[in-house]
Amino acid sequence: MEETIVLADVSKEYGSFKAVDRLSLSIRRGEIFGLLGPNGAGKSTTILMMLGLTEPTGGSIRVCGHDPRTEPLQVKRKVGYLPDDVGFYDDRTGMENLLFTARLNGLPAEKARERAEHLLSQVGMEQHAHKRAGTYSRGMRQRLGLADVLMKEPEVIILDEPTLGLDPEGVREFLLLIQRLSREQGITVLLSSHHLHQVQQICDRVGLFVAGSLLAVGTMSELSAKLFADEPVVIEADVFPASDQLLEKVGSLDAVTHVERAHSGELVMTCRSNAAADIARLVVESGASLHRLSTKTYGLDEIYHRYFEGGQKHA
Ligand SMILES: Nc1ncnc2c1ncn2[C@@H]1O[C@H](COP(=O)(O)OP(=O)(O)OP(=O)(O)O)[C@@H](O)[C@H]1O
Repeated sequence: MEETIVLADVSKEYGSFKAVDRLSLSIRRGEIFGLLGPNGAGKSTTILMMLGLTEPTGGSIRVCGHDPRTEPLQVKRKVGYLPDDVGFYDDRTGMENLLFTARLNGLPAEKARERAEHLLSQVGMEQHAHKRAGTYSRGMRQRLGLADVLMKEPEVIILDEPTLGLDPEGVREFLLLIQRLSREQGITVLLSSHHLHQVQQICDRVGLFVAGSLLAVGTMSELSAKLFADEPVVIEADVFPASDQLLEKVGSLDAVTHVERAHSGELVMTCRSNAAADIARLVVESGASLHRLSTKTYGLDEIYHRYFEGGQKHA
């Protein structure tokens, strides 16, 4: 598949401090990619380098086939950038702000109005089109910001913390809007966030970015598998009767490192690998009935806790 954004070994040093450390990353055309990391991870610095607004101290970047360092204008033409706080002319209406952007991009007046009207309706702002931007709520500003970056029909949209300051329903609506527009128009989307829970709803892939380095990249299930590959598998079984003899047999399986009875009476087995089939067979062979058997898988909450709430850089 065609790649729209390619970073190879990109670094950004401020004196002896490495804000971005040898970052390599490829984002495919039409993909929605989430750059996730806690505050200070280097997300904004990476975005600014992609836009040609700050220079990397090492490595190379291609955005839509152009090098932002040497061809910033070509990149600017194809990339729409929505910063975390969009600046509008507050004394002008939403429509006037869009028309102003259109003029900057050299769009003929009639075409500009047509497109602005279409986009205002696409982002659900047609009713507020003629109100002053200064009266808009945070969510409305974000919608207008999205319409604004779409005015130049970009191939790529880059959004820095787009959900900052929105309420939960506003976050959901805004992210679904981005997803819809990306799917309908084949736009590549890169969004940075420190909200894993929000972003995973719409991202095809995410990259976990901590202290200037990318820890892992993939779909949520790939990340979960990668990041927890070395974790023990925990299997719970609701068995009757759970005799001592059965416990002993289960404990003697090679893969099982520990067996205990939980307060609820269920058996909880810690295993080196997924021994669910062997455990089920032993239970049935022993003449007991197996009411439930489940394998604990690591998901979003564990990833979130480990990388974003817990000690940031994972050993
Ligand atoms: N101009 C600068 N001079 C020195 N250090 C800088 C400069 N710009 C950024 N940094 C440092 O680089 C690191 C990465 O900053 P960056 O803004 O890219 O992080 P971020 O992941 O976007 O975080 P946030 O979500 O807080 O914006 C931070 O430690 C920051 O203090």
